[in-house]
Amino acid sequence: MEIIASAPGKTILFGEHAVVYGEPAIAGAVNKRATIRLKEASDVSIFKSNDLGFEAELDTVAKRYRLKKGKPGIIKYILEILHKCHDHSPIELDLSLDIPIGSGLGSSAAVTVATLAALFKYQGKKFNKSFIAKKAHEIENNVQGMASPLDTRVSTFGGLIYLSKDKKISKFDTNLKSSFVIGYTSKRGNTGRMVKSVKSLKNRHPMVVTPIIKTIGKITDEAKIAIIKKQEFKLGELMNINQGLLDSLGVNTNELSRMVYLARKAGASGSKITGAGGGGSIIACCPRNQDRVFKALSYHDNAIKVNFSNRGVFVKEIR
Ligand SMILES: Nc1ncnc2c1ncn2[C@@H]1O[C@H](COP(=O)(O)OP(=O)(O)OP(=O)(O)O)[C@@H](O)[C@H]1O
Ligand SMILES: C[C@@](O)(CCO)CC(=O)[O-]
Ligand SMILES: [Mg+2]
Repeated sequence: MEIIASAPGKTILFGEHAVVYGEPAIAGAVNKRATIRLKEASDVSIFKSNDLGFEAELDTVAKRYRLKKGKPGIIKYILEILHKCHDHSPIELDLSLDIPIGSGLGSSAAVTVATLAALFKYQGKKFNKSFIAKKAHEIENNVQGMASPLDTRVSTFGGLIYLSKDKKISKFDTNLKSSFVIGYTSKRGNTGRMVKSVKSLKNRHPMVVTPIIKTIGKITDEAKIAIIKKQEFKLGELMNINQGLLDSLGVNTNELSRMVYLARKAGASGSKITGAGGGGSIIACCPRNQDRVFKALSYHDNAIKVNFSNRGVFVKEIR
């Protein structure tokens, strides 16, 4: 018996970093996914991924792995899951990933959500999406030190969502007329590290940074209305204001800034960092000229035309 589970990556339109301090956020699942194939193994647990070029044997009791090929990294999320949620009987996990890692597109959340869904199904456990989202958030929190529930919820439930201050999610109509383009360089970000750097900036300058975070929350609430009323120009302007505040939190880089201005020059109505920053990606709102912005961003970097995906995590069994 083999289990296949798949979960989408995400892009954040508004509210990254501020969401860690309880502010609202708007994010959508994208048509890029992590897929886990899971089956019984004969001897030791194995984790491999052709897409990432790695293979490791896992000792889930000692929370250690022996790397046979490739680079570690995302393996921390898998190890934490096996340590917390599995009885240590040997299994083989195979990861396919078409989400670029460390690009702000939620690869860690998608891998975490897909692995949990596959494992629970394998164990014959009764579970629903709320349970997966809750567990996945715990795992990201443990591995990264600090994480909001945003990435893991979007990956679990799919769609374009608003996460409120009291952590409730509501889905927007995904037939948002605006089209978006994501641009990312090969320079990777590390979410855990960026979240910690914002925290230490906030600790050093609480009176300055706290209002910035609250203002990002206000921008998100304005953006919610703009999305519902399909006010694309206003949405773009709000993205630009949000970008200025993300820059002030120290998560911008030369490359991200270059892409942000390139997208605006090519006609985007707004553009900003998406995800944790410090490397990673930007998102541009392009109501009328998606192709032009896509072409401009693809010239030196990588670009994706974003389609929001209504499909969250799903799991199936193959006999
Ligand atoms: N080539 C690689 N192979 C395996 N793991 C990697 C590789 N490169 C980076 N990693 C690890 O993958 C993880 C990526 O998680 P991270 O949360 O930083 O990025 P993300 O989920 O893609 O973006 P975001 O959280 O901003 O949306 C990190 O733990 C990093 O160490
Ligand atoms: C930077 C951050 O807000 C989004 C990362 O995709 C961190 C989090 O929400 O856990
Ligand atoms: Mg992540």
